[in-house]
Amino acid sequence: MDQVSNLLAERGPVVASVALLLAGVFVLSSLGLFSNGAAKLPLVGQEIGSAEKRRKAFIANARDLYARGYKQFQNKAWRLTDTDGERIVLPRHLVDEARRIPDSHIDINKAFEKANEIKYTGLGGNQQHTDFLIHLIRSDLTRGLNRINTRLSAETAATVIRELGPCEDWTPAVVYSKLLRIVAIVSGNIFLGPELCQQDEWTNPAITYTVDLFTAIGKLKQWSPWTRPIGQYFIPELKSIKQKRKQARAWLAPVIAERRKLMKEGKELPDDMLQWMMNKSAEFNISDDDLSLIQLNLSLAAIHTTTLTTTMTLYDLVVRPDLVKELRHEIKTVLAANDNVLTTQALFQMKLLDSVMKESQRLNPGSLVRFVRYVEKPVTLSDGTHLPSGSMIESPYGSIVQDPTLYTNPQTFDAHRFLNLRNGTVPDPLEYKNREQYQFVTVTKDFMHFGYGRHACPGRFFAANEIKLILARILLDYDIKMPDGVTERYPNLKMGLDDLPDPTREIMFKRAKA
Ligand code: HEM
Repeated sequence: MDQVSNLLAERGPVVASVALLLAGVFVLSSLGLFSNGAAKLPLVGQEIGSAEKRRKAFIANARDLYARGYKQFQNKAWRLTDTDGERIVLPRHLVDEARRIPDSHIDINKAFEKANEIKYTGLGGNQQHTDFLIHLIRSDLTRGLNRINTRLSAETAATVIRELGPCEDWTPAVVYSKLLRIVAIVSGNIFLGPELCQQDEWTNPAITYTVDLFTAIGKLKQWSPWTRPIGQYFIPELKSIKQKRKQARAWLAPVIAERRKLMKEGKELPDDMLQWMMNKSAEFNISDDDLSLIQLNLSLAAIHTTTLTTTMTLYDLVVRPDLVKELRHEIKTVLAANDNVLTTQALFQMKLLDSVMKESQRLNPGSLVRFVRYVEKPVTLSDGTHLPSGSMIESPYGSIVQDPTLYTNPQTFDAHRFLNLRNGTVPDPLEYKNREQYQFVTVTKDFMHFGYGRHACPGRFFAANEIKLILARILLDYDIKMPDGVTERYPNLKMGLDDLPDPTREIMFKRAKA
């Protein structure tokens, strides 16, 4: 456990790179790609000077550049220079158009692979694996949520108490590292089953694999592209991620062999992601050896993103004791109406909690951009905007959710904002036909925290359930407060695209009286 805390303390800024995961893809060198059509688009920050100066300005204050571009060119595309080159920033209506264009032209995976330095990290590059994972998340995990929720709920209840401890008096805890373990174990119950999810031989590598991977990518990016073939030898994390893949294979191989035996003998089979994968692996032409890698990729996509979202919501809650009271009341009322079981239906009824989580996402974007895509083949959009092949496009998500014409008083944390919009008790600036679009899991061109279009996060339904379960359990079982003398919410870490909760901060926990 402390191992994870130390790791986070040492590498806090690296954990911040998880924001790039939230953005769906990562930075990509696009120097030299704008000699064609895109050069006609206005370049925000041109007055700063050379590309190098603009790059530095981006690292120091990307938020201002996006805010400026967003204000100046609301309905038009524009460009800016980021850490690696230039990007085309699209307004909401053009993102809506771009999401309908086939993957053969506007591609998420290609961007992912290039930006993840696939050549050195080995991350990505296997479309078959990605398609398989997405299929399983959609057809087995999400569709199975009703069935697995009771189990998830029981695992959450036990894990929260075990990981946060007795806390007979006020006890400080680093929220992010506590939640990382809780999320890894609770998700692990469904990914690998109730026994394996408790084993540190899996949870520790599953957690640190992501950290090492992003550390390696971050370090590689500091080397210029042509020196990276040498730079790779100075990055120990590249070795460590390879070792972790090997360890994962070795650790899971006997489990898979045992399960194959059970399958042959026609015995009762576990009900978890590993088993669903094994049931369908032949159909998707996936070898047993690859399953461990796919499990690691699942942890990569699921654990840190879910932990960050839960952390930032807790940071927002701990400074609002009245809201905590109101939420407890909601949770207890819903529990009482559902025979004390947090079923999917019960979680759906926690509409204030849903609203609080979404409002927390709105004010803590993680990354300032979403819908980051690589243009594989040139595209011209309806207003004449030309997207040359090889360019990167994105949506200025962080600016959209701060737009006062879309969100009233956008600077204010309004816990009831999305609840009121859903209930129709306040005017809806976006005039949605269906007010349920204000739910936490819904993606729209106005709220892309989980991305947008056909590649929007398939795991968001599972994540929403898990976050609600964890927060509900924490609020029922513990009182929370800020450490003595701290009154303000912990500020986010902001650098370049990152706008994330600080993973090193403590809050105080005390076991609540029954
Ligand atoms: C609060 C937690 C999470 C957040 C904020 C989040 C966010 C995102 C975002 C922004 C994307 C990119 C979408 C786009 O560019 O349009 C994405 C993709 C993805 N997410 Fe999540 N995610 C979360 C949890 C999960 C979980 C729990 C899983 C697995 C169970 C998961 C699996 C995936 C996968 C497989 C993709 C790739 C989809 C594709 O390429 O089509 N995510 N996620």
